[in-house]
Amino acid sequence: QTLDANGVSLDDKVLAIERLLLTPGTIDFPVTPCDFNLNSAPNNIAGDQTAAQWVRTVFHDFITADTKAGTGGLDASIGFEADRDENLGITFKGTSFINETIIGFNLFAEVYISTADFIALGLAASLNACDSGTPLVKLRVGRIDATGPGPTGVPKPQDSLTSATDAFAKAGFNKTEMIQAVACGHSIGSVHKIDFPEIVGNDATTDVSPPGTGADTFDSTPLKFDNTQVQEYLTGTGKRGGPLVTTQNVTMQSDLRIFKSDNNVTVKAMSSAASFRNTCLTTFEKMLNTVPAGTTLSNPIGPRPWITKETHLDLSPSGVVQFSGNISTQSKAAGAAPATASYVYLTKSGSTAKTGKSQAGRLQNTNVNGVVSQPFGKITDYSFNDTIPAGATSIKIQNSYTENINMNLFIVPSQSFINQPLNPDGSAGIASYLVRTALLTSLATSGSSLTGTFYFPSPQPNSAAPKWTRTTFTLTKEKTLGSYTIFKGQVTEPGVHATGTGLHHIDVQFGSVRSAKVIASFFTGGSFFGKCSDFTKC
Ligand code: HEM
Repeated sequence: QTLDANGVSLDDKVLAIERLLLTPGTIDFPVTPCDFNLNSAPNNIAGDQTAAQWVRTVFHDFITADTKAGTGGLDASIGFEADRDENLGITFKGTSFINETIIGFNLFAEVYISTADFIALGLAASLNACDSGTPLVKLRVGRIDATGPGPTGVPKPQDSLTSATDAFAKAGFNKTEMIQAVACGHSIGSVHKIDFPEIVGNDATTDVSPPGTGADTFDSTPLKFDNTQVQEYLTGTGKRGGPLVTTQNVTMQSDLRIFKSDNNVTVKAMSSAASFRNTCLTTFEKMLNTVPAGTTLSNPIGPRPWITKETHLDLSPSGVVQFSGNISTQSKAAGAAPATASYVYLTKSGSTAKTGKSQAGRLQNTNVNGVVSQPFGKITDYSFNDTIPAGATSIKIQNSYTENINMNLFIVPSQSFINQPLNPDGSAGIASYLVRTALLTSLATSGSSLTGTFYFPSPQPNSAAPKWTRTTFTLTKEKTLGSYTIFKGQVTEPGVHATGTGLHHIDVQFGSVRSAKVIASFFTGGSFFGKCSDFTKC
């Protein structure tokens, strides 16, 4: 497969997202339950709902696409556009809902997942949290982040029907699809008085104390992704379609103008629970797939019945190669989990080099923020740890999932170290890494050195999204061990990382041979490598 500038293939990107989806308490955490509020807005701001913000962010990013020109779409350009009037939304702590959204994604940032892919994933996770019966929206990955702002053009509630229709048409959505998109989006969340005082309050459906800070919901079930808004609009019951229908400020009645623009034919066709859900899954999928020309997206993500959650090679002090990690399965796709997972190590020609069995499976705790989050049923993880024979090039798990193994060149975690001094305020300072790598001696030419790359989420001006930067370093020969030559090098993080941190990775290259990437750090503080405060002694 083609690799991007960070040496990452589409398969790697798919796997990274499957790993998050199958690890309860990661990407589902900020949106579970559906009313969860990751950033705890102060009490005087009502209706701050992370799931609704994540869904809305998709609209505000994709809608400025020009599909004929092949520009824009879901490309995280929204990160540079947070302060625009057309992107008005809850703002507190001096930051907009868009920055809050991106900083939430940054908690899980890693070089495999672009911010644009996170925006798409955020919608999938939100729908799952707000309707546990929804199948995963068809989620493809491979979006590429913009490096600056895109054009303006997000429709505002005061814009005319023609202007909104034109914006959607430019982004590839006809009038019917526009109506569907609005009805689907306005199933959860609310309009906030703090942003839209000219809308909320003048039909006085909701207002909280202190006055002027209320949130007026689109329907009676703002915490459920469902057909209630459409039904209440059509029957004139409950919230009657919400504030963008009922506000006495006629200019601001954008949902009303849009819904009735085809005599309600489209919304009527979405009024049953099943037709609403099916229509919305298709509409959201189209939004997510609106990407700049030249972007290659993966096939839709399963997630697959069996994957690995983490794997790594290592070398024992006596030079024996070890391979270990975690296997994961989910009951929705794979059914009942076996007591142990079986696998084979294969050679390049496909013959079996060794068979193996994992440790006993461990049922994962799917309790997230006090509620059970089980979009994929029960998740069982199995750890494994083997010595593996020379010549193994892949592992095949449960006859279903295959992962490549590069025994020619790999980072040796048990002989690599991190030194992370503390800042005067006690927070983690800039980390340095001492990296040892094993290269098969039969491949090492005399005097050869290796190039290491450290992948780092740098802050970038005017966007909360990280810019992945690469710092290279040289590893030189240290010693031989078994059939391997050990190379050693050091790298220091190039500065303070983007807000939210995430995972940092390191890999090494020898000519065209590239090692697997190894996780160098895990959030702030903890580490995959051993700790060592004086590299001259480790
Ligand atoms: C003409 C098109 C649209 C207009 C004029 C519009 C307008 C608005 C306005 C004024 C708000 C209130 C924001 C706030 O007070 O924080 C809002 C909220 C929202 N919109 Fe739209 N919208 C449109 C289309 C869409 C679409 C296509 C989606 C689909 C993703 C969507 C999803 C949402 C969501 C989920 C919220 C709730 C946000 C929250 O509770 O924080 N909107 N919209």
